[in-house]
Amino acid sequence: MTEQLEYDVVVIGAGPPGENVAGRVVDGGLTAAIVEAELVGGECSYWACMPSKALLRGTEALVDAKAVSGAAAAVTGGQDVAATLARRDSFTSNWKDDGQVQWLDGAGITLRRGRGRLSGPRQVTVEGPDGGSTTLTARQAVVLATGSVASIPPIDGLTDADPWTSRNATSAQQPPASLAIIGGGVVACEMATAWNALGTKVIMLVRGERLLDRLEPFAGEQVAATLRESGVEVRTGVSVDAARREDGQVRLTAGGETITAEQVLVAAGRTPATGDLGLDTVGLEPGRYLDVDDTCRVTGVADGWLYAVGDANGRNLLTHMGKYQARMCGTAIVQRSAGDKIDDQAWGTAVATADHDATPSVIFTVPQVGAVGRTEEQARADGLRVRAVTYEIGNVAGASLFADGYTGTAKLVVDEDRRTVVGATFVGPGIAELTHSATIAIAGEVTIDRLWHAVPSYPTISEVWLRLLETYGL
Ligand SMILES: Cc1cc2nc3c(=O)[nH]c(=O)nc-3n(C[C@H](O)[C@H](O)[C@H](O)COP(=O)(O)OP(=O)(O)OC[C@H]3O[C@@H](n4cnc5c(N)ncnc54)[C@H](O)[C@@H]3O)c2cc1C
Ligand SMILES: NC(=O)c1ccc[n+]([C@@H]2O[C@H](COP(=O)([O-])OP(=O)(O)OC[C@H]3O[C@@H](n4cnc5c(N)ncnc54)[C@H](O)[C@@H]3O)[C@@H](O)[C@H]2O)c1
Repeated sequence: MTEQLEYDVVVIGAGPPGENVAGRVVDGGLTAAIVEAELVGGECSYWACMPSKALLRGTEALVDAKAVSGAAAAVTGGQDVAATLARRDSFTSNWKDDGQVQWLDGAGITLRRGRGRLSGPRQVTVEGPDGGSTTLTARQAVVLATGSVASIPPIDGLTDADPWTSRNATSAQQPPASLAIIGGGVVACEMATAWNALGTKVIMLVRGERLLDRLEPFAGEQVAATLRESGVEVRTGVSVDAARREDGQVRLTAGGETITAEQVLVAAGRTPATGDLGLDTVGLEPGRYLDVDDTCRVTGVADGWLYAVGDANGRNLLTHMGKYQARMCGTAIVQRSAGDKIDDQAWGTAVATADHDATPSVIFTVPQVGAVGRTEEQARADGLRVRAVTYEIGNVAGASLFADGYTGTAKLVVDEDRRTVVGATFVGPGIAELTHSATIAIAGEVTIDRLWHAVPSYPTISEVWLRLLETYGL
């Protein structure tokens, strides 16, 4: 017999966006249940952001120390690999979710463990771990927050070769002797940096001509240069044709050449986890990113009760943007359920406008890469009349204090008609925290004439703002 329960809001998927939307609607006076098939906290907590950054942090700390004459003398050994992996394990709570379950309890959100699927309008059927099933009815809204999984390209023999995905690359209990990476995006660059520093021989097989090809070209160029200097073989313009696992090794063929490695990591983008969600029961096509409006309401569903946040809607595959969408979506659900008019103008309190114009990301490679808004090429393609300025960050006093021989580049893309910044990219050591200043400038639509009054402290790397504005002509 199927148990029947009713809540105001039912969320499928307890990654950070799912947790946040549930928290938001409960804060707004509604009841909420959240359905999770694996671990509360999602990919980010156990196989993505947290373990990957924990793997990378030691490498970065060592590189920074070695770049300061005097401090460098104290670096007399390499990384303690076992301690680095143990620290990584602690950041995933050893792949246990008790802490996050406690948070749900404290927030008054009901957790239903199991796989959830839509079984009709406003209905979610949960297949529990014990084989029993429960149907949850949502009085106000169902929110899909099921995330994404690694894409495996249709390369002959690849699936049978038991490749690593980002899950293995972030949770491995020892460094492989050698690792071939297919892809040149964010996961590929971060994981090449991490495992190379932990003693693995890494080769990157990149189909395109450069790394990080959605960012300003100098970002991928500077990351590739450091990877090569530190011993990673970076090959571009390479298409892998076939993969075979034999005698504990993977053999990849690419253009007639064979590459052998202990493991192959497939870092070729993501596929939405929407294939087995019962979307067909409400007239939607399974397996695609869910098309949503700026309140994250799924388009084309009668009565507007279905929402999607996070990776599942494909807008920006980033934890912080999924959480942002969750805050906006949660507000929209609360306001709509109260019959209130929602603040749905651009930059209103219930719309995810920053998804289009002000999305930041930080890539924790050596050097770090921080980017927000549009690249110059994207801005021009969007029809904006822009002028771009670049500045070598190493010329700033704060940067030269940060590291001997500091190299790095900053670029601003300025909308000439509105005199506002529409894009910013920083590449260099210690720039991660600088990225948010550009996010504020873009989301706030601050004119460059007013930015001229935003005085950076001396001697910080932020003084690059002053140099960029001077280069622009202020
Ligand atoms: C290696 C790696 C590193 C990354 N690093 C960063 C980073 O540093 N910063 C950053 O911002 N982003 C990073 N990302 C991206 C980030 O991990 C994702 O954007 C984020 O996890 C998306 O959250 P989500 O909740 O939408 O999806 P997920 O985190 O995938 O969560 C979805 C949840 O839904 C559950 N679920 C799915 N289907 C069902 C179902 N039918 N029933 C019940 N439960 C279900 C899953 O088990 C999962 O717990 C990284 C990604 C990768 C792969
Ligand atoms: N620090 C961070 O914020 C962070 C870190 C890791 C991941 N992420 C997020 O996770 C997402 C997924 O990362 P990703 O690196 O998997 O994707 P990506 O889109 O960044 O890169 C995919 C790479 O795979 C290549 N590729 C695609 N199809 C291929 C094929 N058939 N054969 C060979 N190469 C192919 C692409 O050319 C590209 O180089 C990112 O878009 C990012 O939003 C963020």
